[in-house]
Amino acid sequence: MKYRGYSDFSHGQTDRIGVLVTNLGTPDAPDTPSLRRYLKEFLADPRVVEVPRALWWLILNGVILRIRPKRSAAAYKTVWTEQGSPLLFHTQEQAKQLQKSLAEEYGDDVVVRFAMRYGSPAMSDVIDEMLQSGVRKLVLFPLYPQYSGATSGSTFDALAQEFMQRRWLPDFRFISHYHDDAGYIDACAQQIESFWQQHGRPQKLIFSYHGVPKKYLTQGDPYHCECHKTSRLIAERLDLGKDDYLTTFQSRFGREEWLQPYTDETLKALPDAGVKNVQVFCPGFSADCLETIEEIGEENREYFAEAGGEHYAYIPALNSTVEHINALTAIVKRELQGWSLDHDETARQRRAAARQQHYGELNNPDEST
Ligand SMILES: C=CC1=C(C)c2cc3[nH]c(cc4nc(cc5[nH]c(cc1n2)c(C)c5CCC(=O)O)C(CCC(=O)O)=C4C)c(C)c3C=C
Ligand SMILES: [Fe+2]
Ligand SMILES: [Fe+2]
Repeated sequence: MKYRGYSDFSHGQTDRIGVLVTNLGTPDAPDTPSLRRYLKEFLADPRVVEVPRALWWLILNGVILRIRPKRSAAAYKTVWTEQGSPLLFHTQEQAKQLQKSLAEEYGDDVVVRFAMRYGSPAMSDVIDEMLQSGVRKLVLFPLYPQYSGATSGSTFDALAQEFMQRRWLPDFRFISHYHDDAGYIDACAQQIESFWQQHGRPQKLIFSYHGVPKKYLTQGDPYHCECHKTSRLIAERLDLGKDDYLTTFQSRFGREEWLQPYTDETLKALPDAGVKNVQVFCPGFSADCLETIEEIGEENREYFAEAGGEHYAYIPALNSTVEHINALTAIVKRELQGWSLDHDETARQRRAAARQQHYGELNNPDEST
Protein backbone atom coordinates (compact mmCIF):
# COMPACT_ATOMS: atom_id res chain seq x y z
CA MET A 1 0.00 0.00 0.00
CA LYS A 2 1.43 3.37 -1.02
CA TYR A 3 -0.59 5.62 1.32
CA ARG A 4 -0.95 4.94 5.03
CA GLY A 5 -4.44 4.87 6.54
CA TYR A 6 -6.31 3.35 9.46
CA SER A 7 -8.36 0.20 9.09
CA ASP A 8 -9.83 0.49 12.60
CA PHE A 9 -11.29 3.98 12.19
CA SER A 10 -14.57 4.46 14.03
CA HIS A 11 -17.00 7.18 12.98
CA GLY A 12 -17.97 7.98 16.54
CA GLN A 13 -14.58 9.14 17.69
CA THR A 14 -14.14 12.70 18.89
CA ASP A 15 -12.08 15.07 16.79
CA ARG A 16 -9.25 16.68 18.67
CA ILE A 17 -6.88 19.55 18.00
CA GLY A 18 -3.18 18.73 18.13
CA VAL A 19 -0.36 21.17 18.79
CA LEU A 20 3.00 19.83 17.71
CA VAL A 21 5.81 21.80 19.32
CA THR A 22 9.22 21.21 17.75
CA ASN A 23 12.83 22.22 18.10
CA LEU A 24 15.98 21.40 16.21
CA GLY A 25 17.04 18.13 17.82
CA THR A 26 19.98 16.88 19.73
CA PRO A 27 22.10 13.70 19.83
CA ASP A 28 20.84 10.74 21.91
CA ALA A 29 24.06 10.69 23.91
CA PRO A 30 27.24 12.82 24.09
CA ASP A 31 29.38 10.25 22.29
CA THR A 32 30.97 10.06 18.83
CA PRO A 33 28.60 7.49 17.23
CA SER A 34 25.48 9.39 18.43
CA LEU A 35 26.94 12.67 17.16
CA ARG A 36 27.74 11.11 13.80
CA ARG A 37 24.14 9.89 13.41
CA TYR A 38 22.69 13.23 14.47
CA LEU A 39 25.00 15.42 12.38
CA LYS A 40 24.52 13.16 9.34
CA GLU A 41 20.76 13.67 9.38
CA PHE A 42 20.97 17.38 10.24
CA LEU A 43 23.70 18.39 7.81
CA ALA A 44 22.30 16.33 4.91
CA ASP A 45 19.18 18.56 4.94
CA PRO A 46 19.37 20.70 1.75
CA ARG A 47 17.58 23.52 3.63
CA VAL A 48 20.50 23.69 6.07
CA VAL A 49 23.43 23.41 3.68
CA GLU A 50 22.75 24.76 0.20
CA VAL A 51 25.71 23.27 -1.66
CA PRO A 52 25.23 21.08 -4.79
CA ARG A 53 24.29 17.65 -3.48
CA ALA A 54 27.05 15.51 -5.01
CA LEU A 55 29.78 17.89 -3.87
CA TRP A 56 28.25 18.20 -0.39
CA TRP A 57 27.91 14.41 -0.07
CA LEU A 58 31.67 14.10 -0.61
CA ILE A 59 32.53 16.89 1.85
CA LEU A 60 30.08 15.68 4.50
CA ASN A 61 31.01 12.01 4.39
CA GLY A 62 34.67 12.46 3.46
CA VAL A 63 35.64 15.27 5.83
CA ILE A 64 33.03 16.60 8.27
CA LEU A 65 31.64 13.33 9.60
CA ARG A 66 35.18 12.06 10.19
CA ILE A 67 36.26 15.03 12.30
CA ARG A 68 33.31 16.89 13.80
CA PRO A 69 31.46 14.11 15.71
CA LYS A 70 34.37 13.58 18.11
CA ARG A 71 34.87 17.30 18.69
CA SER A 72 31.16 17.99 19.14
CA ALA A 73 30.76 14.99 21.49
CA ALA A 74 33.37 16.53 23.80
CA ALA A 75 31.43 19.82 23.80
CA TYR A 76 28.10 18.07 24.45
CA LYS A 77 29.66 16.20 27.42
CA THR A 78 30.18 19.54 29.15
CA VAL A 79 26.45 20.43 29.02
CA TRP A 80 24.91 16.95 29.46
CA THR A 81 22.86 16.44 32.63
CA GLU A 82 21.22 13.57 34.48
CA GLN A 83 18.06 14.38 32.53
CA GLY A 84 19.99 14.20 29.26
CA SER A 85 20.42 16.98 26.71
CA PRO A 86 19.26 20.41 27.93
CA LEU A 87 17.46 21.10 24.63
CA LEU A 88 15.49 17.88 25.03
CA PHE A 89 14.38 18.33 28.62
CA HIS A 90 13.57 22.01 28.21
CA THR A 91 11.43 21.31 25.13
CA GLN A 92 9.68 18.44 26.94
CA GLU A 93 8.91 20.71 29.89
CA GLN A 94 7.67 23.51 27.60
CA ALA A 95 5.24 21.11 25.90
CA LYS A 96 4.03 19.86 29.29
CA GLN A 97 3.45 23.38 30.61
CA LEU A 98 1.77 24.47 27.39
CA GLN A 99 -0.57 21.47 27.60
CA LYS A 100 -1.45 22.40 31.18
CA SER A 101 -2.05 26.01 30.31
CA LEU A 102 -4.24 25.25 27.25
CA ALA A 103 -6.21 22.67 29.26
CA GLU A 104 -7.51 25.47 31.48
CA GLU A 105 -9.64 26.59 28.54
CA TYR A 106 -9.90 23.59 26.25
CA GLY A 107 -9.73 20.56 28.57
CA ASP A 108 -8.50 17.51 26.69
CA ASP A 109 -9.83 18.73 23.32
CA VAL A 110 -6.32 20.01 22.69
CA VAL A 111 -3.32 17.70 22.86
CA VAL A 112 0.19 19.12 22.95
CA ARG A 113 3.15 16.94 21.96
CA PHE A 114 6.76 17.73 21.21
CA ALA A 115 9.13 16.34 18.59
CA MET A 116 12.54 17.09 17.14
CA ARG A 117 13.27 17.98 13.51
CA TYR A 118 16.35 15.73 13.64
CA GLY A 119 16.87 12.74 15.92
CA SER A 120 14.33 11.74 18.53
CA PRO A 121 11.50 11.92 19.37
CA ALA A 122 11.02 11.90 15.59
CA MET A 123 8.26 14.05 14.10
CA SER A 124 6.96 11.06 12.15
CA ASP A 125 6.41 8.93 15.28
CA VAL A 126 4.80 11.75 17.23
CA ILE A 127 2.48 12.74 14.37
CA ASP A 128 1.40 9.10 14.05
CA GLU A 129 0.56 8.94 17.75
CA MET A 130 -1.37 12.22 17.53
CA LEU A 131 -3.45 11.03 14.57
CA GLN A 132 -4.19 7.75 16.37
CA SER A 133 -5.53 9.73 19.31
CA GLY A 134 -8.09 11.45 17.07
CA VAL A 135 -6.28 14.65 16.06
CA ARG A 136 -8.04 16.02 12.97
CA LYS A 137 -6.74 19.57 13.18
CA LEU A 138 -3.02 20.07 13.57
CA VAL A 139 -0.97 23.13 14.51
CA LEU A 140 2.74 22.91 13.76
CA PHE A 141 4.63 25.16 16.17
CA PRO A 142 8.41 25.21 15.69
CA LEU A 143 9.93 27.07 18.63
CA TYR A 144 12.00 29.37 16.43
CA PRO A 145 10.81 32.95 17.01
CA GLN A 146 12.58 34.22 13.87
CA TYR A 147 11.76 32.51 10.57
CA SER A 148 14.51 30.98 8.48
CA GLY A 149 14.17 28.48 5.65
CA ALA A 150 16.94 26.49 7.37
CA THR A 151 14.89 26.00 10.55
CA SER A 152 11.14 26.76 10.41
CA GLY A 153 11.01 26.08 6.65
CA SER A 154 12.75 22.77 7.06
CA THR A 155 10.38 21.75 9.86
CA PHE A 156 7.46 22.36 7.51
CA ASP A 157 9.24 20.21 4.88
CA ALA A 158 9.35 17.34 7.38
CA LEU A 159 5.62 17.68 8.08
CA ALA A 160 4.83 17.79 4.35
CA GLN A 161 7.03 14.73 3.72
CA GLU A 162 5.18 12.85 6.44
CA PHE A 163 1.74 13.63 5.03
CA MET A 164 2.74 12.87 1.44
CA GLN A 165 2.62 9.25 2.56
CA ARG A 166 -0.77 9.44 4.25
CA ARG A 167 -4.27 8.85 2.95
CA TRP A 168 -6.26 11.19 5.19
CA LEU A 169 -4.90 14.64 5.93
CA PRO A 170 -6.07 16.78 8.85
CA ASP A 171 -6.56 20.57 8.73
CA PHE A 172 -3.26 22.37 9.21
CA ARG A 173 -1.87 25.53 10.66
CA PHE A 174 1.79 26.47 10.72
CA ILE A 175 3.22 29.09 13.07
CA SER A 176 6.09 30.23 10.86
CA HIS A 177 7.43 32.87 13.27
CA TYR A 178 6.62 35.04 16.30
CA HIS A 179 9.62 37.38 16.38
CA ASP A 180 7.50 40.49 17.08
CA ASP A 181 4.76 38.94 19.19
CA ALA A 182 4.02 41.24 22.15
CA GLY A 183 3.94 38.40 24.70
CA TYR A 184 7.24 36.96 23.47
CA ILE A 185 8.93 40.39 23.52
CA ASP A 186 7.58 40.98 27.02
CA ALA A 187 8.83 37.58 28.21
CA CYS A 188 12.33 38.42 26.91
CA ALA A 189 12.24 41.85 28.56
CA GLN A 190 11.10 40.41 31.89
CA GLN A 191 13.82 37.75 31.77
CA ILE A 192 16.42 40.49 31.31
CA GLU A 193 14.89 42.76 33.96
CA SER A 194 14.78 40.03 36.56
CA PHE A 195 18.45 39.28 35.81
CA TRP A 196 19.25 42.97 36.30
CA GLN A 197 17.48 42.99 39.65
CA GLN A 198 19.96 40.39 40.91
CA HIS A 199 23.12 41.30 39.02
CA GLY A 200 22.81 44.93 37.94
CA ARG A 201 22.95 46.38 34.45
CA PRO A 202 25.82 45.96 31.99
CA GLN A 203 27.60 48.63 29.98
CA LYS A 204 26.29 46.87 26.85
CA LEU A 205 23.63 44.24 26.34
CA ILE A 206 24.43 41.85 23.47
CA PHE A 207 21.59 40.10 21.65
CA SER A 208 23.26 37.09 20.07
CA TYR A 209 21.36 35.01 17.48
CA HIS A 210 22.39 31.81 15.73
CA GLY A 211 23.86 32.79 12.35
CA VAL A 212 23.08 31.55 8.85
CA PRO A 213 25.14 31.95 5.65
CA LYS A 214 24.98 35.56 4.41
CA LYS A 215 23.78 34.37 1.00
CA TYR A 216 20.48 33.23 2.56
CA LEU A 217 19.80 36.90 3.38
CA THR A 218 20.75 38.15 -0.07
CA GLN A 219 18.54 35.45 -1.59
CA GLY A 220 15.48 36.56 0.35
CA ASP A 221 15.44 34.82 3.74
CA PRO A 222 13.82 37.20 6.30
CA TYR A 223 15.79 35.80 9.25
CA HIS A 224 18.32 38.65 9.53
CA CYS A 225 15.60 41.33 9.51
CA GLU A 226 13.46 39.46 12.02
CA CYS A 227 16.40 39.17 14.41
CA HIS A 228 17.02 42.92 14.20
CA LYS A 229 13.35 43.65 14.75
CA THR A 230 13.24 41.43 17.84
CA SER A 231 16.28 43.24 19.29
CA ARG A 232 14.74 46.64 18.59
CA LEU A 233 11.43 45.71 20.21
CA ILE A 234 13.07 44.28 23.34
CA ALA A 235 15.29 47.37 23.55
CA GLU A 236 12.25 49.67 23.25
CA ARG A 237 10.43 47.72 25.92
CA LEU A 238 13.50 48.13 28.20
CA ASP A 239 13.94 51.82 27.31
CA LEU A 240 17.44 51.23 25.97
CA GLY A 241 19.24 53.76 23.78
CA LYS A 242 20.95 52.82 20.51
CA ASP A 243 24.37 52.60 22.21
CA ASP A 244 23.14 50.37 25.01
CA TYR A 245 22.78 47.21 22.93
CA LEU A 246 24.14 45.28 19.93
CA THR A 247 22.84 42.51 17.68
CA THR A 248 25.37 39.83 16.76
CA PHE A 249 25.40 36.35 15.17
CA GLN A 250 27.04 33.23 16.61
CA SER A 251 27.74 29.55 15.78
CA ARG A 252 29.37 30.06 12.39
CA PHE A 253 29.77 26.78 10.50
CA GLY A 254 32.04 26.23 7.46
CA ARG A 255 34.18 28.65 5.49
CA GLU A 256 31.75 30.95 3.72
CA GLU A 257 30.66 34.31 5.10
CA TRP A 258 27.79 34.23 7.62
CA LEU A 259 25.64 37.03 8.96
CA GLN A 260 27.75 39.70 10.65
CA PRO A 261 28.82 41.02 13.10
CA TYR A 262 30.03 37.75 14.57
CA THR A 263 29.44 37.34 18.31
CA ASP A 264 32.96 36.03 19.06
CA GLU A 265 34.78 38.76 17.12
CA THR A 266 32.60 41.44 18.66
CA LEU A 267 33.40 40.23 22.18
CA LYS A 268 37.11 40.11 21.36
CA ALA A 269 36.99 43.73 20.13
CA LEU A 270 34.77 45.37 22.78
CA PRO A 271 37.31 45.72 25.64
CA ASP A 272 39.65 47.75 23.40
CA ALA A 273 36.73 50.04 22.60
CA GLY A 274 36.29 50.63 26.34
CA VAL A 275 33.42 48.19 26.93
CA LYS A 276 34.45 45.91 29.80
CA ASN A 277 31.09 44.91 31.25
CA VAL A 278 28.67 42.98 29.05
CA GLN A 279 25.68 40.68 29.36
CA VAL A 280 24.59 38.36 26.56
CA PHE A 281 21.01 37.27 25.89
CA CYS A 282 19.96 34.95 23.05
CA PRO A 283 16.37 35.78 22.00
CA GLY A 284 16.41 33.26 19.12
CA PHE A 285 16.94 30.24 21.37
CA SER A 286 13.67 29.32 23.05
CA ALA A 287 15.58 26.85 25.21
CA ASP A 288 19.10 26.62 26.55
CA CYS A 289 21.24 24.19 24.59
CA LEU A 290 24.81 23.56 23.57
CA GLU A 291 24.95 26.81 21.61
CA THR A 292 23.98 28.95 24.59
CA ILE A 293 25.38 27.08 27.61
CA GLU A 294 28.74 26.15 26.15
CA GLU A 295 29.32 28.61 23.31
CA ILE A 296 27.97 31.75 24.98
CA GLY A 297 28.24 30.72 28.63
CA GLU A 298 31.82 29.39 28.41
CA GLU A 299 33.69 29.85 25.13
CA ASN A 300 32.80 33.49 24.47
CA ARG A 301 33.27 34.37 28.14
CA GLU A 302 36.92 33.32 27.74
CA TYR A 303 37.39 35.37 24.54
CA PHE A 304 36.06 38.44 26.31
CA ALA A 305 38.26 37.93 29.39
CA GLU A 306 41.37 37.26 27.27
CA ALA A 307 40.75 40.52 25.41
CA GLY A 308 40.64 42.47 28.68
CA GLY A 309 36.91 42.26 29.51
CA GLU A 310 36.09 42.43 33.23
CA HIS A 311 32.44 41.47 33.76
CA TYR A 312 30.63 38.98 31.57
CA ALA A 313 27.29 37.30 32.15
CA TYR A 314 25.01 35.06 30.16
CA ILE A 315 21.27 35.67 30.76
CA PRO A 316 19.46 32.29 30.54
CA ALA A 317 17.02 31.57 27.69
CA LEU A 318 13.27 31.76 28.26
CA ASN A 319 13.01 27.99 28.81
CA SER A 320 9.83 27.32 30.85
CA THR A 321 9.40 30.66 32.60
CA VAL A 322 5.76 31.51 33.31
CA GLU A 323 6.03 34.54 30.98
CA HIS A 324 7.30 32.34 28.14
CA ILE A 325 4.59 29.71 28.59
CA ASN A 326 1.95 32.46 28.73
CA ALA A 327 3.30 33.93 25.49
CA LEU A 328 3.31 30.52 23.75
CA THR A 329 -0.21 29.85 25.03
CA ALA A 330 -1.49 33.16 23.63
CA ILE A 331 0.15 32.48 20.25
CA VAL A 332 -1.49 29.05 20.02
CA LYS A 333 -4.89 30.39 21.11
CA ARG A 334 -4.70 32.99 18.36
CA GLU A 335 -3.97 30.24 15.82
CA LEU A 336 -6.91 28.17 17.08
CA GLN A 337 -9.41 30.91 16.28
CA GLY A 338 -12.00 29.75 13.80
CA TRP A 339 -11.45 26.11 14.64
CA SER A 340 -14.62 25.24 16.46
CA LEU A 341 -14.20 23.28 19.63
CA ASP A 342 -17.21 21.58 21.04
CA HIS A 343 -17.29 22.31 24.76
CA ASP A 344 -20.72 20.75 25.28
CA GLU A 345 -19.85 17.16 26.14
CA THR A 346 -23.43 15.83 26.08
CA ALA A 347 -24.22 17.38 22.70
CA ARG A 348 -20.96 16.05 21.35
CA GLN A 349 -21.69 12.51 22.50
CA ARG A 350 -25.23 12.69 21.09
CA ARG A 351 -23.90 13.81 17.71
CA ALA A 352 -21.21 11.15 17.69
CA ALA A 353 -23.82 8.46 18.41
CA ALA A 354 -26.10 9.81 15.67
CA ARG A 355 -23.24 9.81 13.20
CA GLN A 356 -22.34 6.25 14.08
CA GLN A 357 -25.92 5.12 13.57
CA HIS A 358 -26.16 6.98 10.28
CA TYR A 359 -23.03 5.46 8.86
CA GLY A 360 -23.94 2.06 10.25
CA GLU A 361 -27.19 2.25 8.26
CA LEU A 362 -25.35 3.36 5.16
CA ASN A 363 -22.94 0.54 5.78
CA ASN A 364 -20.34 2.71 4.21
CA PRO A 365 -17.32 2.81 6.50
CA ASP A 366 -15.34 4.92 4.03
CA GLU A 367 -17.71 7.86 4.21
CA SER A 368 -16.17 10.70 6.15
CA THR A 369 -17.93 12.03 9.22
C1 LIG B 1 17.86 29.02 16.58
C2 LIG B 1 18.02 28.90 15.29
C3 LIG B 1 19.02 28.12 14.56
C4 LIG B 1 19.46 28.42 13.28
C5 LIG B 1 19.00 29.55 12.39
C6 LIG B 1 20.43 27.41 12.94
C7 LIG B 1 21.12 27.36 11.72
C8 LIG B 1 22.18 26.49 11.44
N1 LIG B 1 22.84 25.62 12.31
C9 LIG B 1 23.87 24.98 11.66
C10 LIG B 1 24.76 24.03 12.20
C11 LIG B 1 24.73 23.52 13.53
N2 LIG B 1 23.89 23.92 14.55
C12 LIG B 1 24.09 23.14 15.64
C13 LIG B 1 23.41 23.21 16.86
C14 LIG B 1 22.24 23.98 17.09
N3 LIG B 1 21.65 24.86 16.23
C15 LIG B 1 20.49 25.37 16.80
C16 LIG B 1 19.61 26.33 16.26
C17 LIG B 1 19.74 26.94 15.01
N4 LIG B 1 20.56 26.56 14.00
C18 LIG B 1 20.37 24.76 18.10
C19 LIG B 1 19.23 25.02 19.04
C20 LIG B 1 21.45 23.92 18.28
C21 LIG B 1 21.81 23.14 19.54
C22 LIG B 1 21.34 21.73 19.55
C23 LIG B 1 21.64 21.03 20.86
O1 LIG B 1 21.63 19.80 20.85
O2 LIG B 1 21.87 21.63 21.91
C24 LIG B 1 25.10 22.17 15.34
C25 LIG B 1 25.50 20.99 16.26
C26 LIG B 1 26.49 21.29 17.27
C27 LIG B 1 27.85 21.25 16.71
O3 LIG B 1 28.28 20.22 16.21
O4 LIG B 1 28.49 22.32 16.74
C28 LIG B 1 25.51 22.39 14.03
C29 LIG B 1 26.53 21.62 13.24
C30 LIG B 1 23.84 25.44 10.31
C31 LIG B 1 24.79 24.95 9.23
C32 LIG B 1 22.80 26.39 10.18
C33 LIG B 1 22.31 27.21 9.05
C34 LIG B 1 22.38 26.99 7.83
FE1 LIG C 1 22.47 25.46 14.38
FE1 LIG D 1 18.05 42.71 7.32
